[in-house]
Amino acid sequence: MAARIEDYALIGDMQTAALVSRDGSVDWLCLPRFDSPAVFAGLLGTDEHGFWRIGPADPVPEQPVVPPLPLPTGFDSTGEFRALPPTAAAPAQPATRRRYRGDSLILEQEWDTPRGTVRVIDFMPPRGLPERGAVPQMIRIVEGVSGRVRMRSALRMRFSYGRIVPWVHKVEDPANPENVRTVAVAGPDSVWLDGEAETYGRNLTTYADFTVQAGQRIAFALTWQPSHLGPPDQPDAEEALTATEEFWLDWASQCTYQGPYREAVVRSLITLKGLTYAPTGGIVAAPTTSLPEDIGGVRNWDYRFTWLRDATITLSSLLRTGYRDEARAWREWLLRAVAGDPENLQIMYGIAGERELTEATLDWLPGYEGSGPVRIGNGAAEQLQLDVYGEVVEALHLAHMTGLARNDHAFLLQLRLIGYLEQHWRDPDEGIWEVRGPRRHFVHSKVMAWVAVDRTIRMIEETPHEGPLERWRQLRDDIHEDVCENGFDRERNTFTQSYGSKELDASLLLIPQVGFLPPDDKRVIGTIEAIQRELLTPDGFVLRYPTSGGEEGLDGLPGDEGAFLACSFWLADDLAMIGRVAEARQLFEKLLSIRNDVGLLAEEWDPRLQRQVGNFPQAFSHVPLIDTALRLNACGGLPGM
Ligand SMILES: OC[C@H]1O[C@H](O[C@H]2O[C@H](CO)[C@@H](O)[C@H](O)[C@H]2O)[C@H](O)[C@@H](O)[C@@H]1O
Repeated sequence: MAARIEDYALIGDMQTAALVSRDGSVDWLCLPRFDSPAVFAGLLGTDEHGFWRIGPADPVPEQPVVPPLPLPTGFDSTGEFRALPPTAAAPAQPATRRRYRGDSLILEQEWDTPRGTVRVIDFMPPRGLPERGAVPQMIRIVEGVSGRVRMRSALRMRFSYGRIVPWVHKVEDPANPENVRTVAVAGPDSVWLDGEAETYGRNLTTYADFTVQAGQRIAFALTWQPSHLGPPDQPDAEEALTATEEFWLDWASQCTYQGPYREAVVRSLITLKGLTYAPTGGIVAAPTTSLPEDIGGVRNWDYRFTWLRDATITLSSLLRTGYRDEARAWREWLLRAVAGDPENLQIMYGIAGERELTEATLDWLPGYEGSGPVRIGNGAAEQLQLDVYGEVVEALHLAHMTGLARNDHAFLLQLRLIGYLEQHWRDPDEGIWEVRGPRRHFVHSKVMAWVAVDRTIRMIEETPHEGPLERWRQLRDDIHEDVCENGFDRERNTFTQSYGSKELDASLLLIPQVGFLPPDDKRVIGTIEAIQRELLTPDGFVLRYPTSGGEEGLDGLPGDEGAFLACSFWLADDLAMIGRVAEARQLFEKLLSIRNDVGLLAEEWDPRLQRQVGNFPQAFSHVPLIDTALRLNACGGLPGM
């Protein structure tokens, strides 16, 4: 069974990413891209669906034991293996401690065992670094910290999301017969294992049993290569580690935020960078598919794509923290992806701008803790979500205002998006939450249509750009009036989820943040208070909207879900904006406290189970974390005040 979601840490090379659990098992890795089929899919099934675990071979007691334990069967008195060990996978034992190595995406996990302490360093060298190859590699260096520790590596590659058992064989290097490589081949893929320990196969699994002593380092590397090509170069693990560390430390040092939450902000930025597909500038919403929003339920989606919404807010956070290259790359990605008629704008694309994201289910995978179906592709790509127009225009406006060089294609795109909105803003849509029920007149969608028009007007007013100002000022007023007339419940003094509905929706918290109404407007305060009354979980986090348990709810799905972390950050923002800064800080710090021990957040938090749920790690959670930290900084005061 896979670990709890918060027991995973992310490593990646900005083209794909892996999840490594606290017990040293890599349970998720898609090769060669984020959206490629997984070679390790144990996360969504069992060990049978692929994993690579490296950890101590002996039981690790919870408390360090001072006298050495008797040697288990199979070892001689020096601690070396004297016979082939049993063919079970390495025992799954949680590391005693783990952390990222400074401001990097290099993971270090340590086990204190009765015979010594061992560290496993996991990372993926960014592709394209000087002298690094262009193919994906995962490197695992086992380092003896003290004593002598027996270790086991158990590697079970299953291509095509756990369905295909590859053909595994050994290849001798003709120039050096001592150098034996293990290769797994199936269809278009080959994965090569290089290691400084001898491997053997049992039960369709590749094992290595070895002992590591203080000061010794034993490296393993997994390299993907198209199967029709010859063997890939063997990586130099130590060189790759140095280059990878330099890359991340240099990148993180460019962050301009210096406030009290710097550790959380930098970790979030590194995570967002890790979710960026470097060759194109596209950003995935998360590197996983089908981690459930409701454990055991059907709310399981594939997030390995670039949503215009998620990516534009990511871009804004990067711009506000000094990362202009990423912002520039993303703007280029956007212009390429949406090229064509705005009538055909999609709300999400593949990481290189692909449009076909057809949804399918993988019947052979039981799903995370039995949460099926496991989906690949995403049907929401076909939806109409009017808010996306506002988010894209807002991001282009911010890019321009923060000094990103003028791009006339970007402004042309903006004009065409407004042209589309002029014709369609009155249409019902699926909204920010991508509901699978009937289309509605979502208040948030109309507000964001207003944002698109407002920012374009401002751009024309403030910079040497041209457009039909008078007509668009009228359009802006019309949308505003329509929302205030049809989307506001006077009796309850709150905006509502959609026109004519009595339901609330946490996306309404964005009304003051986007400037639709000022924070001190009574309707804004009424809405914040109504959301606090009706959408808070017992531990003070925010639900997106009410769900209805077993029944099919307004989103067209049965089941409930956790608190949506982005919405919880938005509440903290609103509280700060209306002057309730101490409450805002308290909520923000509570949100920080539910990050996992290496600073990562999934999409949601289950208040009943007190655990993270949904895809992981999620850009849509880390972006608002950064934004709220910046806002609290702007509000002044010391943390905790
Ligand atoms: O809850 C139903 C929908 O859930 C997913 O969408 C959510 O994630 C998106 C990516 O982060 C985000 O942009 C959106 O606002 C969220 O509601 C899923 O991708 C949809 O297919 C699904 O209908």
